[in-house]
Amino acid sequence: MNVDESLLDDSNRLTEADTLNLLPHTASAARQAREGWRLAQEAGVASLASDGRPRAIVVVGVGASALAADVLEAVVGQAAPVPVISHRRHGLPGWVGVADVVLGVSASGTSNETCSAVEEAYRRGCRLAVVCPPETPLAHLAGVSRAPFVALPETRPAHTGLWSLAVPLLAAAAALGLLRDGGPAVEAAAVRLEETAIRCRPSSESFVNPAKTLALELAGALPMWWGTSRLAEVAAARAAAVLAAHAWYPALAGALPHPAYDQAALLGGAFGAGAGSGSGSGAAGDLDDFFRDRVDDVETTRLRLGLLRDDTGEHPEITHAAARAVAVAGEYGVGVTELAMTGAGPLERLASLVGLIDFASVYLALASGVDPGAAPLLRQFGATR
Ligand SMILES: O=P(O)(O)OC[C@H]1O[C@@H](O)[C@@H](O)[C@@H](O)[C@@H]1O
Repeated sequence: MNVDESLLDDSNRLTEADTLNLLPHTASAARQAREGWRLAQEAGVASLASDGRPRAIVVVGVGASALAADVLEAVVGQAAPVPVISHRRHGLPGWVGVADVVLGVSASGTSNETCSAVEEAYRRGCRLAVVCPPETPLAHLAGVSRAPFVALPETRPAHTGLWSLAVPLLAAAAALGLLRDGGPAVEAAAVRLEETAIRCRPSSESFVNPAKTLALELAGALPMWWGTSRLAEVAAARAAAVLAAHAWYPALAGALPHPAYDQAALLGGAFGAGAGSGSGSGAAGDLDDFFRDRVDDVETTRLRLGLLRDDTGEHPEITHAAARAVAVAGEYGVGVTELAMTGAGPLERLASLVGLIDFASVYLALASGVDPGAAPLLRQFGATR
């Protein structure tokens, strides 16, 4: 894999290569979070609570917008008195009805699945709120149903708008009593995102810039992200999504204990211990392999374990499993990148990882010569959108 390391330390070339302005959009995360909270209050999400606590909250959204639903579900946590369910298809499950709150979220306001689900929620008489740009099909549905409507003021490449999508959902959950101290939590996350944007800014050189360092660490490897809590699992899914969307780079996402216990088998396979040996067995003490002429070696791709740690949310068994995973990866010749969440509340802690990973995905794209704006789109294969 060709990586132009020198580009990372040349702000002008970085800006030139960044045709979608992914770096400035990524740096706007803190502003998105603060603005998302304010816009949600102004849109009247508080009115969702007028009929008391709902039976369930169903968040409808697809792709990058579905990750906003995951953020809500993970931040509210499993202690929440009401289930938070993400729905990513046309229509709604049969059980959703008048006792439930449906939150529709879309960066474009045009996704057919989301429009279909919101229309169905209106038809069934669910309490409804919508987050999307104005003057779009989904905004029209919000108007027809008189739902609180958070109008996104800016359009951005889908994955760089996470905080503008997720924070209004958190505001709705706070209004419904599912999130205490929502405002301060969002502000703490915004401060964390701001700090990350400063540390990871394009003019900060690779050796002191954690996002550039991370991009270089991943380059050429096949990342396997494992989270150690539900929050960290969401960060792992985010990592795989932005590496694909921004850098056209494959990665596996998982969590300890599951599906990591299955994915661990990969350490012994062709991209683990077997990488470069041609055997895939990873058997130690193979003399032929030992005396092989390494000049003829072709570049091989090897897994890299990306362990995303959440020390406050980890079950002790998972903490133990994480330590074992590092040791086992080492035994199989697989490198490890360990990133730990920092901060107090869950939202701030999630932001501490996502902010860094988002920047790293853009630096990896630019250093490897990828122009994310030229990505092949599924609609070229006949998808309707
Ligand atoms: O957030 P909306 O606009 O509904 O789109 C949701 C998703 O749609 C998919 O087809 C892709 O384009 C994704 O990049 C996008 O995140």
